[in-house]
Amino acid sequence: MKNKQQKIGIILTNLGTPDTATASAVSRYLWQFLTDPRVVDLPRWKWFPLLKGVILPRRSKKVAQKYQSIWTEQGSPLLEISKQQQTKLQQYLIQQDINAVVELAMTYGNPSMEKAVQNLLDQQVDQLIVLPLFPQYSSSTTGAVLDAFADVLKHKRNIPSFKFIHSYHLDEHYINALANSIKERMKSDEFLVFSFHGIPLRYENNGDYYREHCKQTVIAIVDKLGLTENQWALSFQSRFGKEEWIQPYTDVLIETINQQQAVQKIAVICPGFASDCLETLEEIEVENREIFLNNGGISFQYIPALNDSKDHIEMLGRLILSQLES
Ligand SMILES: C=CC1=C(C)c2cc3[nH]c(cc4nc(cc5[nH]c(cc1n2)c(C)c5CCC(=O)O)C(CCC(=O)O)=C4C)c(C)c3C=C
Ligand SMILES: [Fe+2]
Ligand SMILES: [Fe+2]
Repeated sequence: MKNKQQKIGIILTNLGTPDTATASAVSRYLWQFLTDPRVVDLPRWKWFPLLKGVILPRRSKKVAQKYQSIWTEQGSPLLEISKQQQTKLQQYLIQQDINAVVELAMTYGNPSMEKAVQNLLDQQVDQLIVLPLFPQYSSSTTGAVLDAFADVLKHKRNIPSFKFIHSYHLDEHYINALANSIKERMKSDEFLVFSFHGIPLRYENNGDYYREHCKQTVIAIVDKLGLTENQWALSFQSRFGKEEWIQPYTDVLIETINQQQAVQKIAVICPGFASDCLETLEEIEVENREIFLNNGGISFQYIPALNDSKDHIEMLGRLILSQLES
């Protein structure tokens, strides 16, 4: 391996999560998250007072209750799973004889990007590789990771050489890992829903090609599994605010699919989430399950995120190795 002697610093980056499942911690987290113009691009003078005065006081309490329902002894599932991914990716790279240190960073909240970069610079790495755990590019996620990384480097005299992994929506090992997970779990009489986090339609109209990446991921999986058109659907979840988001909406699809297509058994997978989190464990597994069962559905299965599975860690490891070869 060409870079074997070099010391590589890897920044595994996820979105972020509150420190505790309380209204005040959720409010702190949402403030940082929702004041990022990559996430909400409304004029600051209009958005900030609305967010602070109206949205956060109401939403933080409601969302804290949702977090409480998924919280574990170790804390937020997203953080706990991300830490396991970090540890296992580190072990994988050691096994491959790569001199690498893996740090975990969140775009919002803790552990911070600043700390991750500083830890790696303190260890005198020769090169940084930033790996956002967002397979499909979106300006609201991947773009925000690049901003957070650049914000830290802005204050450094010595900027190391770095690589930024833009997306991996068609990576063959990613597609295989998802296809294998579906094959293991999906029953022959189930209809498969691929649900991705949504974005405002306006962002797509302004050039965010996220939906295209989601479609390409789904087509690659469906081809691999040999599913026919009437066996699956693609939809978008987690709307926020009043404006239109990209459609079809997952909750609407799940509410009407039995009536429209006589589908009574579904499996739902969320390929855009590298780790299970509030959006999968609560919104899909609890809320959407209830919607389906209240609308004539008979059975509902959620297929978990790839999380810290062997397939996923190997896939992430190979993605890093491919960066070292190029
Ligand atoms: C305008 C608001 C939002 C955009 C755009 C958005 C895009 C987006 N988000 C994810 C991944 C995750 N989002 C999560 C939670 C979450 N997302 C929003 C808003 C937007 N997301 C909010 C307000 C929240 C917090 C919960 C709530 O208040 O409803 C999470 C889960 C975090 C956790 O702690 O578990 C993830 C992951 C993607 C992939 C994406 C665009 C492609
Ligand atoms: Fe989100
Ligand atoms: Fe949600």
